[in-house]
Amino acid sequence: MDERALREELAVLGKSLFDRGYSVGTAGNVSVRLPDGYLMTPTNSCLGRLDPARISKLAPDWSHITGDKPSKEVFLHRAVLTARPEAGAVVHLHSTYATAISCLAPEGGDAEVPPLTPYFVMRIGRRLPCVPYYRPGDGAMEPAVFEAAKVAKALLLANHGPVVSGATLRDAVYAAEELEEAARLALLLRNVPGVRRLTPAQVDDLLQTFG
Ligand SMILES: O=C(CO)COP(=O)(O)O
Ligand SMILES: [Zn+2]
Repeated sequence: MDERALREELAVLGKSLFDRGYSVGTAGNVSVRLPDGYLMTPTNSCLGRLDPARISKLAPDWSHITGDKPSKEVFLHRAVLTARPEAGAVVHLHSTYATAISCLAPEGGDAEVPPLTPYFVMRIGRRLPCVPYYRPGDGAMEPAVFEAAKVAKALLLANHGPVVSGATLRDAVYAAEELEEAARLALLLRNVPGVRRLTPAQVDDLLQTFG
């Protein structure tokens, strides 16, 4: 996909996320890797109303080249895209259920989202680290995010929200949606007796087949 098509797709997918309540107000931001740098949603922009022509463009060294001023979470996106060279895009949301889990998970540990359904395992994998709380946009989070992103496709920012990577922009969005649904199921079924999880063998099978 060329840059023009990716800009259009970013606006379409941003609106889709916003319209379904995965993002409210100006919450969340998205980055996409390009052959000559990165696209990034502008700071204080609403994911539901992105203008493709005004999306920020950053150079390979992450300096701002064109478009509106980029998201204050440039460090967050840089950490994930640097830790995961195979990732083509990163989606950060404040979606309700994943954010709720980010308020329960131990800072610096892994969040407890059990493998209940195949698509969570296929799109997110085995681990969901929770990076300690930092103020939004605080560059000091970068090393912790980098370490978490090295071991997992998705992570949580404590008391803030999810950060999800994918091979393409579409993959990252789909994975963010899947994480939100898994978080919702995890909370719905929390402390409910008799909940059946996927077995370790079923998880292995999914990761070997689709991972
Ligand atoms: O989600 C956000 C901060 O974490 C939104 O910030 P930006 O508007 O700067 O992208
Ligand atoms: Zn945020």
